[in-house]
Amino acid sequence: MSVLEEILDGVRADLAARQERTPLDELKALASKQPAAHDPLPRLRSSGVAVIAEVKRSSPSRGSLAEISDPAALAGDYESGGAAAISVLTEERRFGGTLDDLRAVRASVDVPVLRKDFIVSSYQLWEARAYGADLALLIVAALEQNALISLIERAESIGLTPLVEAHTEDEVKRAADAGARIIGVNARDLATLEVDTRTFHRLSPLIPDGVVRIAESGVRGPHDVIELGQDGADAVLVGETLVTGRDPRSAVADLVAAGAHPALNNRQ
Ligand SMILES: O=C(O)c1ccccc1NCC(=O)[C@H](O)[C@H](O)COP(=O)(O)O
Repeated sequence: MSVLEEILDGVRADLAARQERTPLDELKALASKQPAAHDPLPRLRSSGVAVIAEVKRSSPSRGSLAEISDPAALAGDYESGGAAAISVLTEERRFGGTLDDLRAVRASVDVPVLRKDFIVSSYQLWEARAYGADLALLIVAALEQNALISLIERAESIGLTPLVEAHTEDEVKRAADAGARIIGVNARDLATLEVDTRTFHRLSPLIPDGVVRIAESGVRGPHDVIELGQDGADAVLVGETLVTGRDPRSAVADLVAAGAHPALNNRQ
């Protein structure tokens, strides 16, 4: 069984338990009490390369990364460093995240918040909105095309902006065909968990004009941000580098400064 299949098995089991505890109508009622979702597109489309900073405790590739006892404080540091959005991993078994992390982060920042999880059901989109997310990740490799299309439509109908994640040429095409307005290229191979830093360079030209391009995984410092910007990235999504460093606020600020580098003025 692949790592993705293993993760999805656990996600489905945990989802079934939550559905047992909280009926969909209850979630919808909670979602209706949330302030309107932030639109992330203006920030992601503004000049330079924006930074999406991730709250990430652990991962299948690296194991435990950071304790993060106060995700709201970490997100606050990211925001004061200039992050354009915060990504919160809510998958519990392999990433150590929770929906409570999402709620705490939402309450502590004003920038858009992404629920980063393995979404296979519209129930999880309602959860995302009920706990305050503005964006939700949809992973092409985890979904049949019809499911991808219907989850994009459902996300948008409840006010969430979908970030559609691709790992291969074929997945970029599927994301674009499904109508994604934001496509993330994840450089981490889901079979080997290795990061190939040239993935964005290879796949970015396949993303249609007008679609926001996000480079995900393996961003280790300012130099990577400049390189990805030259390859057309509108934003980078960064986890490990920020949660394992000593000063998350200044680490984000360094990446944000790189994203505004003059070398990116003539990018594609
Ligand atoms: O991080 C992993 O090991 C991983 C394994 C399998 C599926 C997804 C995984 N990570 C989720 C992410 O996409 C990353 O957390 C995100 O892109 C940030 O990556 P990084 O900056 O390399 O921590």
